[in-house]
Amino acid sequence: MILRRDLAPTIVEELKKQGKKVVFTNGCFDILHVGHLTYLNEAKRQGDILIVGVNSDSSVKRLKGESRPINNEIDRGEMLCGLKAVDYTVIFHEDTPMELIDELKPSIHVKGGDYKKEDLPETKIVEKHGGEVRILGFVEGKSTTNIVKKIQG
Ligand SMILES: Nc1ncnc2c1ncn2[C@@H]1O[C@H](COP(=O)(O)OP(=O)(O)OP(=O)(O)O)[C@@H](O)[C@H]1O
Ligand SMILES: O=P(O)(O)O[C@@H]1O[C@H]([C@H](O)CO)[C@@H](O)[C@H](O)[C@@H]1O
Repeated sequence: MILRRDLAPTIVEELKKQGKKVVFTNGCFDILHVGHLTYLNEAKRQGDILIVGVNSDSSVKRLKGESRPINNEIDRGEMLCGLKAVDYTVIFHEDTPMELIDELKPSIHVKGGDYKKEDLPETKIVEKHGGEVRILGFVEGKSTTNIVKKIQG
């Protein structure tokens, strides 16, 4: 289910009150691939509930260029919700997930092995709320960009 941004903090608070460990991650997830799947499965194993912040179409354009995204924000959010590992998605419009993390206060924030904890601007926000940042594995050679290149020939 794609959560409304304004309702998401209350839902997360309620889950935490129920004793659930809430894991958060974020990204563009434009064309889903096996790297995303492996990563989201590993993310879910870090806790009980997995929430994925999905970059809005305008923020993907700013981050990845005018020709992106291929799939719009609702489609990307819904596709992720169809995965077994994902409990909820939330669309965010900013260039970083810092504000959303400040609102949701997850117990664990994860990114794939293409990131370093010390380079993430959101690390300080996660830790301010007593949360932990974990960098997970990386499936080599798998990316949306590679799929786009292959289709273009
Ligand atoms: N091959 C992979 N293995 C593990 N994790 C991945 C992989 N590719 C992406 N991720 C993770 O998935 C999340 C979303 O990444 P993103 O949608 O930017 O993937 P991408 O395929 O690299 O995209 P693009 O090619 O458009 O830059 C990020 O947190 C990233 O760390
Ligand atoms: O799909 P991507 O490119 O992994 O997602 C981006 O991740 C950035 C990362 O969390 C460092 O801040 C984030 O800032 C950006 O908004 C995309 O979600």
